[in-house]
Amino acid sequence: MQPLRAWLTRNAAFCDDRLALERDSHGHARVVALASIPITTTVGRIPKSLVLSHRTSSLLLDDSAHSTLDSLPPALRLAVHVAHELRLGPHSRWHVYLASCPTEEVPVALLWDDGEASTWLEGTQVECEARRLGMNRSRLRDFYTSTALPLFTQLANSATPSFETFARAYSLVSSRAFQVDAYHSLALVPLADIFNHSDPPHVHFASETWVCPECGKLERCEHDEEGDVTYQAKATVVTEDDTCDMVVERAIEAGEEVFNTYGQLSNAKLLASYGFLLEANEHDIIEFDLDEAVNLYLPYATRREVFIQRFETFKTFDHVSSINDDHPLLHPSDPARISIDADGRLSTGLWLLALAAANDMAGAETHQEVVARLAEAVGLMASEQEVEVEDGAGAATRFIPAAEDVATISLVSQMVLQLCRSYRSRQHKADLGGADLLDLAEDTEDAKVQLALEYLAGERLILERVEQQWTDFL
Ligand SMILES: C[S@@+](CC[C@H](N)C(=O)[O-])C[C@H]1O[C@@H](n2cnc3c(N)ncnc32)[C@H](O)[C@@H]1O
Repeated sequence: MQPLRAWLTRNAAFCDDRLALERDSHGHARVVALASIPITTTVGRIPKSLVLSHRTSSLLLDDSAHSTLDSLPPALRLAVHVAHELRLGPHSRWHVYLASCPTEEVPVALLWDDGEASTWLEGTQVECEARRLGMNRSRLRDFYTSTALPLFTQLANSATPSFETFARAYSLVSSRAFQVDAYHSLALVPLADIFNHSDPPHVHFASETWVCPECGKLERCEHDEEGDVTYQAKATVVTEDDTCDMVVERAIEAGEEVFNTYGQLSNAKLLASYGFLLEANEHDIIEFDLDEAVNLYLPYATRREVFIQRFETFKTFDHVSSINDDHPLLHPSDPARISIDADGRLSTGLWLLALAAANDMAGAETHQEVVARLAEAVGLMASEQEVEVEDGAGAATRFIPAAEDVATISLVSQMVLQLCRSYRSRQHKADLGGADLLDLAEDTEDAKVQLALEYLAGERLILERVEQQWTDFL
């Protein structure tokens, strides 16, 4: 990493001497502290003129190419510029920096082809994430052929980047670009992108985003107009060299790896866009499609409209105080979301939907107090918690739910289990448990298949936990 360090210095970037830029045993770059560093220290400062963005790249565009690229999502637009710079090799201004980045395509699951690894991700949250982002390998190839290649051929005065180079460029953008400001938009930021991810992190990325979107100036410029929002925001900013900074937010000990955060991201998001997983990730979530869940429960419901109306009424009970952070089976969340969290707890919305179906089946009236009582009862039953109930002698007695509540909770359990089974049935080898998948992951040599198996094992372990918890109530 010495050439990169020298290149950063030559280009007026600052990197704290207490930081070592190094490679781990797999050759992956990381940052390690050589000495302790207190909070609020700025350990890295990169002039914005050094970032690689659609504004700074050497790809010269005519007006029509400009408008083609400007209408694209920022990641695709930046990938075109990065591919161009990669293709320039030593003639690129960023050659030393790009040479320090991974030389192979980063294994972001978004771009995996239809091989075994993708098969293991069928029906998972990674697939949902890829759909949400609207990208996959065949779309990227189509874009390359129909849009990027004609642009390169027409405009670049060197040979055009291959699809492999373009895919590598996209994987670099996906796994290491930052939202810099209103002018550069998404960009590669040398030095800032060497920090690996953890949550919580030691450092964060800081950049003044309120710059002129036309010329990038931090201070007032000819594009500002009195009264416009940008003008008002910029007027308070002291004029100085505009930089991207890495600022310490948690004290760093000597010898520690120094981490940034890429956000509060689930393993599905990390695998889709960054190509790695965390061993335990509290942000993991299994999200269900509301329509699918409703359709699954409909055979039990009287009429669709009645069932939906019941669910809508339940959703208005938005402050069911017994659903709180300490609840063992339910987690407080937006009632519109039908999901299960990393601890196997149902979202408020899933609980209410399953309860609405159970309620509908039993033809029962339900009020907010009943919903709250049932939520509390299910928590107490799960943790077999002893509650202080005044009996004759004033002693604590075991919680005993009312018989009708036990019957309703049993119906809710059926609904919950059915949703989990239906979700799982759409995945590859639905009969394999989390532990089986982890065994398979250990035995494979293929890095992508291993990642996919480990990811799927995580989802299965969550579902198994739910199944185990709710089977007890049947
Ligand atoms: C912004 S780069 C960080 C620098 C990177 N390690 C490198 O070699 O250039 C993001 C990439 O680093 C890796 N990475 C980041 N955080 C990680 C973590 N906690 N565990 C494993 N890999 C991680 C992933 O490959 C990810 O795509």
